Amino acid sequence: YIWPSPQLDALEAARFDQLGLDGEQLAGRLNPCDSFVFALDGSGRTNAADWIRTAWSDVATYDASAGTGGLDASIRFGEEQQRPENAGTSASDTFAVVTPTRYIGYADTLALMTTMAIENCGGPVIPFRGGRVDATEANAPGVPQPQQDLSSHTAAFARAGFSQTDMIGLVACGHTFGGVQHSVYPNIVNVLNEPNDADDVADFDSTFVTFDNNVASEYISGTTKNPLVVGFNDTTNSDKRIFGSDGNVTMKSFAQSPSLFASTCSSLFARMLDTVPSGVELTDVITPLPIKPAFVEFSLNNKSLEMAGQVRFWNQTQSQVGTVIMLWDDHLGGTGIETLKFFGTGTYKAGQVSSAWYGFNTSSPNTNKILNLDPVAGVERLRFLVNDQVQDQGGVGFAVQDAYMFSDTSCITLNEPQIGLVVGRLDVAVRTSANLTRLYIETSGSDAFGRVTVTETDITRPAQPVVPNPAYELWSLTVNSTFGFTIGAVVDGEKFSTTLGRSVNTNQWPACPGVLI
Ligand code: HEM
Repeated sequence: YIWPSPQLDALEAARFDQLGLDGEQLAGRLNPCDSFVFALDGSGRTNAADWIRTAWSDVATYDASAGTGGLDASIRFGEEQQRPENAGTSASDTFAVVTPTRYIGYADTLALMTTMAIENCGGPVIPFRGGRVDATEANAPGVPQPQQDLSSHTAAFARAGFSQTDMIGLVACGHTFGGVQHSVYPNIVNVLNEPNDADDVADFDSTFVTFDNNVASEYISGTTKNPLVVGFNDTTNSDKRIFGSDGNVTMKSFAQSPSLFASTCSSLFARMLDTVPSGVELTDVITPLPIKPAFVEFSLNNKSLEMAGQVRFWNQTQSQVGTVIMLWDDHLGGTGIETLKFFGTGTYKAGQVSSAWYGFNTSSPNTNKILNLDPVAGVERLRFLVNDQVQDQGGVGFAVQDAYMFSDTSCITLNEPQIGLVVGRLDVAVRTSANLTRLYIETSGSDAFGRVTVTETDITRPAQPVVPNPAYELWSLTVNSTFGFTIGAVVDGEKFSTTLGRSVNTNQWPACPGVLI
């Protein structure tokens, strides 16, 4: 895709900027793969397995003919979690740590965490798409249970759009992680009395923390301890019935070829995660942008314009990238230039892939700001010169928006810490030559289903705006309390939003002239 695109940029960052500099928080919950944040070490459980099972429990309600159910995060509702088919705490544990955002809701987070759990813990890369829509109510029941017979399982997978061979694959791919807990399924697993397994989890294979084909090779060689294959209660040996349902042809092929197992699981997991209610349109597969600006933000400092930002070079080390020169086209046909400074390293896939981040300024790395730009010239688009090559998205450049921006004249008019009240005057600089038809602040909240909502509060043009320089005028809005917000505008008929958000906070804003705080 062509940068910028707020939703795709956010999905791309969550997927590929996992740990290290500018790492998103999500991947940290899967690092290392045997971590389990809901109990002391040694419980025998892992977050990674929890996410994968939760995703399956969400998807398994899908009814292909009706187009209902599927991956829509309906499993976050207590009504679904309390059903016997979803026994245990996998779903409540996982959703306890999810904070949906404006661009990435519960369902995309579930799909993303599942993807990262599999990939980061030894599994194949899974093509990931975003754009799932969060359900507002529980779906109809339909998650297969171990005591059901083979024909019920085949029928349940068929209802969800998966053939018998898919069923064997999907169960094997899922059950290379985790196991069955005694406390949840005492009729399947006895007390184990193992020192490192406080939760008495009978694992599906000997390497239950990582993805590999041992679930198949141990099954075929007869050494498996999978509690759904060799459990003492044959009624609940559902993996045995499923794995053997084609005379072991599929499981033998998995046992013989780790790469066949990995590629089969990659495509089955992708299909599973992309199983969504009819009417939901997923994005294209998100691939990493080789060069990606981020956190680009303008502000007006009276007579001069300031541009903050960073740029990421995917799958490159600092020495491979070398010197980065940023060029920008201005509104007057001129070009600006600045040498950028290496800022740090971010990683993907539990550290297996690194990317190099450069900041927009050489002199103040913490703010990554270029100062003293001419506001009349402004900035239209960025290009990067790396190893003597111009990087500009095939000629279009990286478009930026300087039609409106935060003005550093914003200030606090009242601060009453005793009652937690802060009132401020937000000043937004508007470029007078821009075709800006609406200006507003965006504040985030949530609806009755926990989904993020964004409320827009208009900022109107004053009758006599302050004019700090020939290119901009100031529009103002009284804002209160210590909430954070972003600034939005409609420019040339298109909606834009700043990325960082400025909180009304005395640490960041000075007192207005004549105000004692
Ligand atoms: C007939 C189909 C299936 C049945 C009957 C079944 C049954 C079970 C049962 C009883 C557990 C134990 C849960 C616990 O103790 O908390 C479990 C765990 C698990 N299942 Fe399945 N499962 C099926 C299919 C799948 C599929 C298709 C996937 C993923 C693609 C999957 C992924 C997992 C994972 C990762 C765990 C481990 C959870 C953990 O250790 O926290 N299962 N399954």
